[in-house]
Amino acid sequence: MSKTLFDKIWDTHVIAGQVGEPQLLYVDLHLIHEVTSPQPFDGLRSMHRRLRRPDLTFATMDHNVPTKDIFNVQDEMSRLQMETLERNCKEFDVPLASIGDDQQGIVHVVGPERGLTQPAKVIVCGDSHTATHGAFGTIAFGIGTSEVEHVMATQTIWQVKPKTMGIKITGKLPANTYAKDIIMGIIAQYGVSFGTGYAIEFYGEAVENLSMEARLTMCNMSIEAGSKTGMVRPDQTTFDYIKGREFAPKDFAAAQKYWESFYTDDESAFDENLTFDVSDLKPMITWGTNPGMAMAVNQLTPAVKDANDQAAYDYIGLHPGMKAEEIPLDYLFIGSCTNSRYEDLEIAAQMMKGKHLAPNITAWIVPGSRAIRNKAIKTGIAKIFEDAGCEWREPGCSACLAMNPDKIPAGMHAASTSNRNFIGRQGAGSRTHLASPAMVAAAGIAGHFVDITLLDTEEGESK
Ligand SMILES: CC(C)[C@H](C(=O)O)[C@@H](O)C(=O)O
Ligand code: SF4
Repeated sequence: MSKTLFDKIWDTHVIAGQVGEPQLLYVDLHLIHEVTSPQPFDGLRSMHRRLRRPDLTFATMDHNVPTKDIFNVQDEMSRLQMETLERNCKEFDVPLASIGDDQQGIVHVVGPERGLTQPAKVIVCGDSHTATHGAFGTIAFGIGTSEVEHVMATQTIWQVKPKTMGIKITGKLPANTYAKDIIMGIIAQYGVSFGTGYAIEFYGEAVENLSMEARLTMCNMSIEAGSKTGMVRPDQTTFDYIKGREFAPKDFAAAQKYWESFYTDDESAFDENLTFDVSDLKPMITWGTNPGMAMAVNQLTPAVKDANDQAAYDYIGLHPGMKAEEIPLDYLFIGSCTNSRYEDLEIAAQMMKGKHLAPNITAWIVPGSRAIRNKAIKTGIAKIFEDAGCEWREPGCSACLAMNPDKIPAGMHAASTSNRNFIGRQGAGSRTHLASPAMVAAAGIAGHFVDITLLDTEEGESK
């Protein structure tokens, strides 16, 4: 019987149990951050347990980090969570990238960056965007707080095997469209819950041509389609990315040989199959309050279909029949585990080079890690942003969820490269419009969304 990439990795990790029932899986890597770890650590302490594999556990601080003045944590709850992580990591011997450290950053950015994320692993984290790591051909999913404690104590987790879904992505991406537009386009077409109960594998010509950064963006938003896991078959792009990184395998050739044995035998192995063609893909933006409420930049905001649409329009202050350029914008946020990697910043900077933000726009550029920040300073990208009038920040989750001082004020509209446009997500009353880094950067210059596929890149002017 043919098997999927997911099946093959799953099978190499099952310790106990039968398909259809909870099965005990071995966990290769447990990533933790300050928000979902305090209770599990308390649990270990109260049961007088040790953390079983501190060497397979990595911690970073991200959600609460103030990105303007990183050591000045004003909020009591934020400070408590961060100090608690610091103390717990010391007590349980877990390596921690603390605030200001060279390895610090958003958990889903630093895992790949350090070479911890590798093909054929099972990776978990108390965070729903753990799906991001699946870009390496790994089973990666978010877990709840009690599960975090279970993994800490045993390095294993009970899971019921999900069904598998293959999404074949065909065609050639048009200029100025990106992985963000692909995943937003898929969610706009199929909805925010079509992936529930499935592990998704993205494959096909268009996926093979994507960089690791782009694959990470796509897998990151699998959870916005309802799937806990999104993955891509590991290939040469994957191996080249890992090679030479801090935690890359010492015997790389042997590791690569092993990784190469993980792929989906044929399409019939999937429980469900979908296709998505990108040949005519347009840049996507959201108009509503979930990632499925999205439209192509050249479309009009849609008619009201149901009460949810009406509630979304009421909250966001738009109405049907509006052009993308008519959506008012006040802020722009380039950051988050979806789109804060070096390549994302480079693309955004290209849009802003030699230009200045429109007067109505406040812009926050928040690199996903200190390594990215340092690189961008070195290569001059940071300077492009600063010259354009953007605020160039320290690494963290920032305005993606506003668990820190980076909050979009009530009633204000933000063009954002993050993954969730839920009510209040970027601050109470904030209004979020998701898009790719290139779209968000171009909107900053124009003062409103523009169709960047119509831009003359030489001139930077609209045709
Ligand atoms: C705080 C954390 C648990 C949460 C998540 O699970 O994803 C956050 O990262 C988010 O993006 O909403
Ligand atoms: S950047 Fe946003 S989505 Fe990613 S882990 Fe942080 S809060 Fe969650």
